Amino acid sequence: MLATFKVDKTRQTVDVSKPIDISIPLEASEHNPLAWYLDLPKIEPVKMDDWTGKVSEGASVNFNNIYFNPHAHGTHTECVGHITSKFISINEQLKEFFFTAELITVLPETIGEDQLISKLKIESALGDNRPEALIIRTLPNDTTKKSRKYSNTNWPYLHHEAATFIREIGVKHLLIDLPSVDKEKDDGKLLAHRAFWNYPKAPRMDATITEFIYVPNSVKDDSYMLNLQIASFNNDATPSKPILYKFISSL
Ligand SMILES: N[C@@H](CC(=O)c1ccccc1NC=O)C(=O)O
Repeated sequence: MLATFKVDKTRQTVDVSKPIDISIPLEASEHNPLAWYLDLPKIEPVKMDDWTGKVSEGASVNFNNIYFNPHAHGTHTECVGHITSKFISINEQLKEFFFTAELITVLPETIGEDQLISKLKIESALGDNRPEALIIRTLPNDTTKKSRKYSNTNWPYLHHEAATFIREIGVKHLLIDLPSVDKEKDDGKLLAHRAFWNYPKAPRMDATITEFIYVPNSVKDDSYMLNLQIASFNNDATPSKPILYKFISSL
């Protein structure tokens, strides 16, 4: 099935039967990625008296409890509520789900012990493109990212001037293949989060950050239609499933 989006004055067609899933599936195994010093997520059958919610153990259905943390265990989307004392729910802020998107690939620069993504890198990778959503793939990029144990690794991060630039050019939704856009240990500064959301000056309530994505190397840097699917959690963050669709240039 094809769908045509009217984007400003142009029309862009996508094939909805060819989704490109850039989420990392969550599973209760050693394969799951981890950050923020937590252990693996748990998916376990409910146990009541001598009943176990598992068909292979005699129940009529599989009936699992899931214990996980959206920030630590995989692809998630968060709103400014991640850094506010007031409760703000991603489910109440994100009300549209299709966005023009640009996928860029950047090699972080090594500065001392840190690896950072500069404004210049973002500016040159984006060129004249001004998408609603920006997807940042960092190099090196290989499938081990999908099960990496990130705690205490000082992963690469986005310089706050880069985050300010991304905000200033009108990007509403920022996606990255790291556990956070910020440095792992930053004494709670969260400079890139604050710059992107313009917090506390004029918080962008409907802007989102999606972390822990994985973009396979087979997906080329280009413009895409993004379907940013979230689970309806009333929380600062929720597990999410960003899907890209290629634009079909000619029909
Ligand atoms: N870098 C912060 C901690 C932090 O950012 C954080 C901690 C736990 C769960 C999520 C976090 N940030 C996610 O974007 C700090 O060092 O205090």
